[in-house]
Amino acid sequence: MLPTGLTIAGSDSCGGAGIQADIKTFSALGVYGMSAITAITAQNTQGVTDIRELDTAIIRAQIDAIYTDISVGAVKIGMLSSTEIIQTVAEGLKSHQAHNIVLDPVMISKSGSHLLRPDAVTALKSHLIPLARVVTPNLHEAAELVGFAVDDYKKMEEAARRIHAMGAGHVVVKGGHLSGAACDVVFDGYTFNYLENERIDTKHTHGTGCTFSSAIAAGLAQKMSLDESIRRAKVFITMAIRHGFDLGHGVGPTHHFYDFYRS
Ligand SMILES: Nc1ncnc2c1ncn2[C@@H]1O[C@H](COP(=O)(O)OP(=O)(O)OP(=O)(O)O)[C@@H](O)[C@H]1O
Ligand SMILES: Cc1ncc(CO)c(N)n1
Repeated sequence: MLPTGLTIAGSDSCGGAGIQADIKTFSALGVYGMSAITAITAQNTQGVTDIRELDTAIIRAQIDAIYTDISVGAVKIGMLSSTEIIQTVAEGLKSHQAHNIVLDPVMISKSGSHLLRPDAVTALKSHLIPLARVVTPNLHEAAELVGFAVDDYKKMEEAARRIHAMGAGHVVVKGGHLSGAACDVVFDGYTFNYLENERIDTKHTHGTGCTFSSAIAAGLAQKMSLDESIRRAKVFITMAIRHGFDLGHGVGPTHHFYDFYRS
């Protein structure tokens, strides 16, 4: 039996982020991917042109359809868009006693579109962060969650501490948007670890956060420890960014290797 991963996220029509990036990442790492789609975005490498949130009944039905039939090794949560969708997803996951939840608190696309309504941040904090084994905010998302600017390593540590206090198991504050090395701060509730790799000089970073979080979920589905899953995800995302390419006319995607272990 292949390990199984579920992504609960939005669809990105150009395939570099969202559900599409998650399923490609699962496949590349040897995990069977499944999805519960929360919203559909019309999106390309230049921006998001339209968004439709799906009805909460069909979102819940997708989650129920999977959990009533299939054993899910890990869940990655991405774009949720609204308070109602957050509540639906939280209730669905609780009712099926979902485990190994990786929460990427997606808020704004690289092109600047809101993928989460600003008024839904409170619901994210109260309903979903407490269910997460790990939460992976970027600097902007961390700032929205904690209410102060997060723009250096000291503040990343403080933000990680506060997000952990909201009920998350581990917190990874991603330093992708800082300058210098690509260094993320990992907090397990006791100690801080710095996860550092070279920064790749490229503009093709569409979907880096989605790819990184679904790679962590893939590791958990494969029964790796959380530490090991985070470390492999960092290797995977660095390699995927190194091989990012100029699809379209804007910010191109990272490359989701068909078979990471053979590349
Ligand atoms: N240019 C780069 N070179 C190497 N690693 C990078 C680069 N940019 C981001 N990373 C790494 O990629 C991972 C994702 O971080 P990032 O901050 O880009 O996520 P994000 O902003 O949530 O992405 P998204 O736009 O998909 O929401 C982190 O491990 C980060 O350190
Ligand atoms: C659907 C979707 N989810 C996440 C992201 C990441 O920003 C995106 N661009 N689109």
